[in-house]
Amino acid sequence: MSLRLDARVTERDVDVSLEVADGETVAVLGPNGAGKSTLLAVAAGLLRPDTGSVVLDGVELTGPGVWVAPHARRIALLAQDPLLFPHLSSLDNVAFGPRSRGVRRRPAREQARSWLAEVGVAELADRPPGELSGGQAQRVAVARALAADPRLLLLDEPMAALDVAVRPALRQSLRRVLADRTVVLVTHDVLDALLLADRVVVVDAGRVVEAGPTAEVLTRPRSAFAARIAGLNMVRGSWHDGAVAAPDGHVVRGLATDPAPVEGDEVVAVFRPHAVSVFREPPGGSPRNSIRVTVTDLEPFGDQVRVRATPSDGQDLAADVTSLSAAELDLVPGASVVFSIKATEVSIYRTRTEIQDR
Ligand SMILES: Nc1ncnc2c1ncn2[C@@H]1O[C@H](COP(=O)(O)OP(=O)(O)OP(=O)(O)O)[C@@H](O)[C@H]1O
Repeated sequence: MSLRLDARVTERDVDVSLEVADGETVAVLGPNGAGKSTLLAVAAGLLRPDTGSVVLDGVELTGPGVWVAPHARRIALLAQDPLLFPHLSSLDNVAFGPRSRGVRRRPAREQARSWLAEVGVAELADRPPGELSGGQAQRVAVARALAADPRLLLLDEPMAALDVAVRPALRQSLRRVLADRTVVLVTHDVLDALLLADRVVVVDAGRVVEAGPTAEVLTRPRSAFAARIAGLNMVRGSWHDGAVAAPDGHVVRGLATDPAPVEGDEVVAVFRPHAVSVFREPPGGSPRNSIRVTVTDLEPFGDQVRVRATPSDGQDLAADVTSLSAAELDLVPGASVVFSIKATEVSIYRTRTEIQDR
């Protein structure tokens, strides 16, 4: 189902347009109060814009003289708070959607069981929400949203309330279940955008300030907000001998996330510019990743300098160093230096297509 949304909400100074193609996941990033939740509320039919329209699969749901009630839209909105029915078991929470669509009790429960298994919590079927952890409750909420067979899934920071330790596991589950669905995902975490979204839209002060393919926006951000949170380094390659082998021969080691890659998988190593140290010569005897690069650009910010550089295969990288060390290392465009990154600072993921193909 494709979505076309165009909304002006004067009271909130929000004026945004958004298009999501059939089967596409679009991540919406932006600072607090930017208008991200407002956008979701307009799509879900919880808020009527002053002017604008919401068109799902070619059918107008919101528009001049048109208003389809939220429950009749077949759009699921999943917020930070899972909002499960406290008096129902996990299974019955999930079966609620199919039941209210007229599915009989037994098949509804069977469907619910398979959705719980899909998000990895089959064993929690009989528990009431009061006996679930935050991460478990959020998984049940995802299962409930999917069991309702929504035409469009809206996720509002689904991982914000969770402990950072449980986010990677839920992210992996989402990665599986979001593939091929039409999804709008509001998030503050660039890793969510990178791993879950095909495209990114950046909203600031009620306006769309940047939009494009995820990898492009996160590696070459044009808006101030995207530049602040993104600038992630990505080294693409294939999984070989427990490390990422880049096309030009350098090897990056790091922490591979679940599900672990197998030999020959297309993978990407991700690390923040802050995690990169810069040397003139490779540091001896340390278990770090070392990549020989040529400095292309220096960009001061605060008391730091973002050093942009290219390895021989052209996948641009960035390092954040203090102005003092930039001066000590005599960094200038054209200088040949070594970017060094501890393996513990590197996350390795299979690329999206690889996941979807399985
Ligand atoms: N219920 C409301 N009534 C009036 N104004 C609101 C309401 N909710 C939000 N706003 C205002 O609308 C603007 C956009 O807010 P919105 O909640 O959409 O931003 P957001 O990007 O989701 O922010 P956050 O990341 O903090 O959740 C803000 O100026 C906010 O103060």
